Amino acid sequence: MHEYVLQTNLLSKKFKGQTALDKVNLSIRKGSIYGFIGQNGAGKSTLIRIVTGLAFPTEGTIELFGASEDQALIQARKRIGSMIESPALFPHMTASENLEANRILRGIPGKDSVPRMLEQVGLQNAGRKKAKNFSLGMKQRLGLAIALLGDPEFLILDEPTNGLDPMGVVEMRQLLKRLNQELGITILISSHILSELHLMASHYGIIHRGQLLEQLTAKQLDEQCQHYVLIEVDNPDKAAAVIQNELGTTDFEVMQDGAIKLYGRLERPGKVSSALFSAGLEIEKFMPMGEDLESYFTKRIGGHAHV
Ligand SMILES: Nc1ncnc2c1ncn2[C@@H]1O[C@H](COP(=O)(O)OP(=O)(O)OP(=O)(O)O)[C@@H](O)[C@H]1O
Repeated sequence: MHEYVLQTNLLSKKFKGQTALDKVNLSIRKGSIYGFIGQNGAGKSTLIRIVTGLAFPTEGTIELFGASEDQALIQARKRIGSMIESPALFPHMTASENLEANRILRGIPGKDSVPRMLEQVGLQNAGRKKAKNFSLGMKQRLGLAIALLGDPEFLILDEPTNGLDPMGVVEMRQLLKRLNQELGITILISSHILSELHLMASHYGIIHRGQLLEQLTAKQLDEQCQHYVLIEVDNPDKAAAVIQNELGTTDFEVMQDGAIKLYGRLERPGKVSSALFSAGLEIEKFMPMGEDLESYFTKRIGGHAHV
């Protein structure tokens, strides 16, 4: 049994001199939900296309379920389900007909898998409605059902929540978590909605300009994210002086709205609040906070990039 579902080894892809992927060594553990983060054009889709066999690398290799030779890779890819960009649906067919058509086209045995997949994505009641009349959320779920045909062990999703409304995003997240937890499906998911990844990923890969900058677990991310206490008082200037003089630290920031961010994991937060209180300040808010994935990502790629 291989510990990793996917490993890439010095994977590079060039398009007419332009480097889309630059010596990427990425590894995805069995059973994980791997959040693949990067700005537009970072190289996410290129990597996904190579893994799913839609494109070839210029250099480097991939290992999928331990297979790396061409023939073995073809077999290994049968264990993958993927949804890349918007799912290709037959607009005049119902959800059930779309699934059946895909099942036949792909030569997947067992007609009974169609109702099973519909149920898995919550479309069992979609009835006679044609795909062209589906909401975007329903279309994405149908796309996911198609990807699930053949009971894949590894699901690869390129921006599955793109364009979904907040409710659709939540539904997709719950669905993916369930597939991971109940069926043990390993998931690679690229997304621009970083806060969304944060609620489900167990591992992260950060890609920037074709280079994999970092891979880390959710726990490591949490530890790396800067911790601070958010303080709101009636007189921020006075509070800043108290923090500096009484607590002897300059590791804080006064924000434009007057809120103060006092950095570091505080051993004794009570000491801070009582110093502020003793100085006659009225404390309106005193809250331990952690930096979120978005600010960590922005810092990691070295700028104020909009993801
Ligand atoms: N077929 C192609 N021909 C030429 N250049 C390409 C091709 N496909 C991708 N690229 C380039 O490779 C780089 C990586 O693109 P890629 O689509 O992998 O990024 P991405 O991270 O998936 O971004 P997005 O979120 O916008 O899809 C980009 O600079 C892109 O312009």
